[in-house]
Amino acid sequence: MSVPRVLSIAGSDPSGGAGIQADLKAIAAHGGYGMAVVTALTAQNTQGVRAVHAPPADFVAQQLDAVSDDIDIDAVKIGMLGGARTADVVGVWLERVRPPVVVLDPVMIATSGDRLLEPTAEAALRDLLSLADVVTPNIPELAVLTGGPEAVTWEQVIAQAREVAAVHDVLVLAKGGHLLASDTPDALVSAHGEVAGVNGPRLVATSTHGTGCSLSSALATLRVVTGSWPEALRRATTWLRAAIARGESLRVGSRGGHGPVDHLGMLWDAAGLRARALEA
Ligand SMILES: Nc1ncnc2c1ncn2[C@@H]1O[C@H](COP(=O)(O)OP(=O)(O)O)[C@@H](O)[C@H]1O
Ligand SMILES: Cc1ncc(COP(=O)(O)OP(=O)(O)O)c(N)n1
Repeated sequence: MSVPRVLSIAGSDPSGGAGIQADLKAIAAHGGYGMAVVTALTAQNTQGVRAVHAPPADFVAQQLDAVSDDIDIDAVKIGMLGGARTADVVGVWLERVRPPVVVLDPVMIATSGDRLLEPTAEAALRDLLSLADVVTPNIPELAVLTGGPEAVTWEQVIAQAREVAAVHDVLVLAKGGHLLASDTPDALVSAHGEVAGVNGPRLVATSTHGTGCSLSSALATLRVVTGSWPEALRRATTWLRAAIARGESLRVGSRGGHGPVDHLGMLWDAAGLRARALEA
């Protein structure tokens, strides 16, 4: 089995829990070779986003070409795009390069409430949806994409996901992370209904910064590994739950923020390496 070559097109989170930093760790956790085209620099930590600095869209295009002119890409994960020009550039590149697997996380607003997409870029982001295989909006993002109210029940989430799937001819990963419920369902949804679903009890955890980034990157990598969307979803969510559960052990975000998940700890433990590395 060859190593999946997975490109993240996303923003940087210097605190390491979300954006390209989370993507590269999630890709590595599933045996992939991670690459990153940076769309924006954020100044953020586990408590919120302080500032955003975006390179010119032409420079994003240069990064994309530098990678695809040289390397065969097995899968792409798209996250924070920031502005309309960058979204357009990514769309043109996707149409030309046609990577075999494309997962689009339509990042708009961080859980902290800070905007990660200019309001004027929503139309450009919508234009990208049909170029993806799977889109992974959270509940507030589903509301923006459908123009409806934020779903409060899982049935409403599925109905909005079906609407997006039908309009843009794409699979939608409906996510229950933002529901006020004791469980956290996720389901892959087409215009005709549910294709695959998973569920589990909601973990009592503060380490949920970057869960959407990590899930979408794991999903893209595992789709290459397994050749199946339902199997990729099952494995990605099982891994994410374990990574959330052990996030607090990182001691990041303990000053009142939402800490990151522990992307790679299970691998280190399985290999008996973390204890040895800490002892050395
Ligand atoms: N407290 C939790 N316990 C278990 N899974 C969670 C929890 N919070 C989020 N998740 C999972 O993290 C993933 C991302 O979900 P969500 O929070 O809806 O998206 P986003 O991070 O994009 O806002 C989903 O698989 C969701 O089920
Ligand atoms: C640079 C960057 N990209 C995306 C996000 C949002 O991360 P996400 O996993 O969707 O969720 P939260 O971290 O907001 O819970 C981000 N914060 N920064």
